[in-house]
Amino acid sequence: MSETTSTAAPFLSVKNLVVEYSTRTGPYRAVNDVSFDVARGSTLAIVGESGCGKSTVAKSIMRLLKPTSGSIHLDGTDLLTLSESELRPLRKKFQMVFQDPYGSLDPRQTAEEIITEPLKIQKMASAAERTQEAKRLLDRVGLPASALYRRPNEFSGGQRQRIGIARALASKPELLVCDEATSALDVSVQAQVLQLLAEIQAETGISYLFISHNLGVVQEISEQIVVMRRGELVESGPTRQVLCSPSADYTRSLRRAALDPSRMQGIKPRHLLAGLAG
Ligand SMILES: Nc1ncnc2c1ncn2[C@@H]1O[C@H](COP(=O)(O)OP(=O)(O)OP(=O)(O)O)[C@@H](O)[C@H]1O
Repeated sequence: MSETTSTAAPFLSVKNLVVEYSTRTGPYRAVNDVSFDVARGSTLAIVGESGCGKSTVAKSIMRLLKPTSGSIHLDGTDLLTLSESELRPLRKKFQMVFQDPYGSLDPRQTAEEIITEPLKIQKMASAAERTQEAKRLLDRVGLPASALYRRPNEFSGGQRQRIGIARALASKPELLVCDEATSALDVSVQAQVLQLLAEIQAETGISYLFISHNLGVVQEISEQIVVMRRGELVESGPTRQVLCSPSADYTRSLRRAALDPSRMQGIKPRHLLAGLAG
């Protein structure tokens, strides 16, 4: 933590973010003037229908694309003003877990190579120390040490996602951006991974930006929520408040859709109904 940063200051602060993609028909504004803060050690969720710009916000924070305008402060530093070389030492502070645990892991690498890669890139620790750390991380995400030498195709989807989480945690990040990180998993495996993320947050004080289209998941994991539609922020605030008494029609329609039994994949009805009853 920077000594000048007060604990009350948001760890992540996104202000007036605008992202335009260049397309054959001209610029396409995928994110339009979106602002939100994530407090240190807390979880903010971004929800909204497919194509509303959630992943574009995530990629902007990770600097996987260059926003058109706005600012993204991480622990007081505007990431958008930094050059690649200035950004490199900060990269270990923020990591991402992707939706597809298979596609995001190199099939040729062993779990050990996958997990220790960020440490190698950052030149953190010796080879022996990196192996020790890989074992510790595997244990932390509930996998045996024998998993070190196995490749992604030898694991189940849930196990692969645990490896993705172990890799993301290797550089001891202070922010984890989870883009639909549990969406591809069975309901029970999804619950285990959410539990794991919650435990890690309680232990380390890490902040999460959690992107999901699943209101049940979001309600379980986040304290704050941002609802997006067509690139714009529709509504934001404490998760329970926004989901229990939404002020926007759009949030109400998302909520209705989540309560539609035919669309309740992955949602625990008991939780959702209890939370939305008010
Ligand atoms: N590289 C690109 N070039 C042009 N348009 C893009 C590009 N990437 C995304 N878009 C468009 O920008 C909009 C926002 O996309 P984005 O992937 O951020 O949405 P999303 O909310 O994450 O959707 P999903 O939940 O389906 O992943 C969509 O209309 C999408 O088609």
